[in-house]
Amino acid sequence: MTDEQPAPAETRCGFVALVGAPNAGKSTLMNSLVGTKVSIVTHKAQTTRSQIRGVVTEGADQVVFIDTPGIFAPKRRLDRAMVQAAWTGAGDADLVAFIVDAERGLTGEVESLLEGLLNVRHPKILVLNKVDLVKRETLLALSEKINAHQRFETTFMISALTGSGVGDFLAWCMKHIPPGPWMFPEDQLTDLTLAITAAEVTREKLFLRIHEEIPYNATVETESFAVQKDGSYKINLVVYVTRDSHKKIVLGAGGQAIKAIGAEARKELMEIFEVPVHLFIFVKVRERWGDDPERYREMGLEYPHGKG
Ligand SMILES: Nc1nc2c(ncn2[C@@H]2O[C@H](COP(=O)(O)OP(=O)(O)OP(=O)(O)O)[C@@H](O)[C@H]2O)c(=O)[nH]1
Repeated sequence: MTDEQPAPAETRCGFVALVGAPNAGKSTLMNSLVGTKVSIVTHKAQTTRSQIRGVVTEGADQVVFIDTPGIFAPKRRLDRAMVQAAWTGAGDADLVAFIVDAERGLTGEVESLLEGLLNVRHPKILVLNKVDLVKRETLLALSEKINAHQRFETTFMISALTGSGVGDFLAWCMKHIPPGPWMFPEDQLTDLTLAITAAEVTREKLFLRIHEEIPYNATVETESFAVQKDGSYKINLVVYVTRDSHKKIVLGAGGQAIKAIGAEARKELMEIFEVPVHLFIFVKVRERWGDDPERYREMGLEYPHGKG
């Protein structure tokens, strides 16, 4: 990620962390900024588990957006690790964009996040999202209330979904990042490795198809990723579930569910990678993976020590 390439003179480069409550729309915003599917989006909360970066390079400026997991009151170990990763993302960034679901407004969750944000020293930007669902007066009142709580450099009212206001937000970020060499080559959109992308896309399909609590307790890992002689990718993935009964549901009768998940994931991965993809998915039972430090490392998360 540090291989610099000749860049225009007087370049700028900076990190902008996108933080907010689960479902605020951070992943949707990231995808809209980068213009492609970097981060997975579902209607269920907490789909972003570790930090995902999206890179936008325009002229001499390069902004690296960090999509952090939604911050919420953590209970399980995994939840604590996700929250930790989110605040770490905010601490590492040059700018912190606080994304608020304007339709939900000032919830208890948002209030406790605002308290946490008080400790963040970097310049902060307030981003009220989902304006397509909210009346202007409601937006203005919400903006006023949040700005009264602490100092934000500026406030944007956007719809990550329709793209309204996203360009202005990007332009502001571009203007306010520090001078410095680029961190990524001009044409690179994300530092997610291909293997992680394969696992993330498959996990999204699992989330969308299995309408039970299982996906929250499941993890997808790429076991091997090989570029074949003909240029196609051969990818072996493992879905880890915590119970045998969950495995049966993920497989479906006669393997129908996992086949459908695999077909959807493969189709999308071929669009992303632009090469033929051979995808093999195995479902394995591993009890209590949420307490296994090794799984955290593979997801790019720190294992939270302390009581589980
Ligand atoms: N109407 C509307 N819906 C939006 C907008 N932005 C996001 N959404 C929807 O809100 C839901 C959550 O969006 P995500 O982008 O996954 O939210 P997130 O903040 O990344 O969520 P976590 O990964 O759980 O932290 C999805 O169903 C999106 O389609 C918006 O501007 N307008």
